[in-house]
Amino acid sequence: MKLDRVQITQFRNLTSVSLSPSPALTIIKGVNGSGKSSLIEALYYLGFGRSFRTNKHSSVIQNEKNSFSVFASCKTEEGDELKLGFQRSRNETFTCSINGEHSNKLSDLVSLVPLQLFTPQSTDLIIGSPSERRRFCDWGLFHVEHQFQSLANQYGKFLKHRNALLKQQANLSAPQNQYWESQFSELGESLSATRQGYVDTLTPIFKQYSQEFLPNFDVELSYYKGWEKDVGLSESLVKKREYDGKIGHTSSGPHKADLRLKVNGVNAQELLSRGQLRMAVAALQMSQTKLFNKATQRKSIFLLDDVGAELDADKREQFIDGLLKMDTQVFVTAIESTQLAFIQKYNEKKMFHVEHGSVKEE
Ligand SMILES: Nc1ncnc2c1ncn2[C@@H]1O[C@H](COP(=O)(O)OP(=O)(O)OP(=O)(O)O)[C@@H](O)[C@H]1O
Repeated sequence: MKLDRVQITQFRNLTSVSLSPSPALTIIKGVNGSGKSSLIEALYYLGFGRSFRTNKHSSVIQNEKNSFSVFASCKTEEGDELKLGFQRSRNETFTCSINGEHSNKLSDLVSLVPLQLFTPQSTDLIIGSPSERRRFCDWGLFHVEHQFQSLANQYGKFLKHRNALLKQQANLSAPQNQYWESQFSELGESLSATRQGYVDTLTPIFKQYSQEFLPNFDVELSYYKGWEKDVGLSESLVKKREYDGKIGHTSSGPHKADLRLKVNGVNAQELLSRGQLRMAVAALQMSQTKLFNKATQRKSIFLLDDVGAELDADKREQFIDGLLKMDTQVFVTAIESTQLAFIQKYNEKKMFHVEHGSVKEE
């Protein structure tokens, strides 16, 4: 899917902005504080319904205004036109709109907008908590496996119930709790197998990209399912019942899963420099883009914020080259043109200049 036209209203310093991006490469230039990241952040709302910079929706609403909105006219792979929108007001309600129909179900909107982001904070994917890596995996699954979201939601409900029982010091082996235990472990096994399958498919693609981005290292990706290796989830739950009762929550299950990245046999963050960690993240994201394209026959959108600060010139070029080769719609922000000297070679591109929150095509 490609964004054809975008309209942003009352979003941070962007009072009223509209632009028609390139279906291939869109460059957004401007000095510090001009509004480049805000533009990227507004687009991110279409793919996630939230910001990547703050948990407080009210922070992105323009000072002294009551709401913000992002609208986009899009072209699907089938050539259909889609009109999408996201609005949020200070009283915490949001509305999505799809071809004029309003919905309060975020997944209706975000399932239509497969979007990824690379920023100066993207190394958190490797050095941050396991939840970052589960989110990475689940983005792919959400867009590729239609049943995934309902499976993950159901698992979440049973986990909540089990944790509530643990907090009440309930006896989980009592007959009245057997149904909950067996359903929980069945859903957990199923969710885990789905994630494992995804990582197994992603791994060879990632291997190829990591050879490109980190040619001097032997990089291995693996999935940790969230409990002991050689036992089923139900067995692990029984083994840990007493411990779980003491801590008041469930310590085994796919909610504890992780992706592990080893480089030359050790954890990636032990060996790689910051720049190399960024390259590893780029390789992970590229492989996910490739897998998404292959599995769905659709194209995705990629936002690169402040790419100049993140990767050296060669890697920057390699990253953007690779994404454009996959027909991804790429948005890149930069302070100066010198950070993106190589873009001269692309024919299909548009350049925008942001100044005090207004955007002009160059
Ligand atoms: N809620 C808000 N209302 C109005 N302006 C805001 C709001 N939140 C942030 N701003 C301002 O918006 C401006 C744009 O910020 P933004 O982060 O988009 O800049 P940028 O061009 O990405 O800068 P940099 O190159 O330094 O990252 C800043 O001057 C910021 O103070």
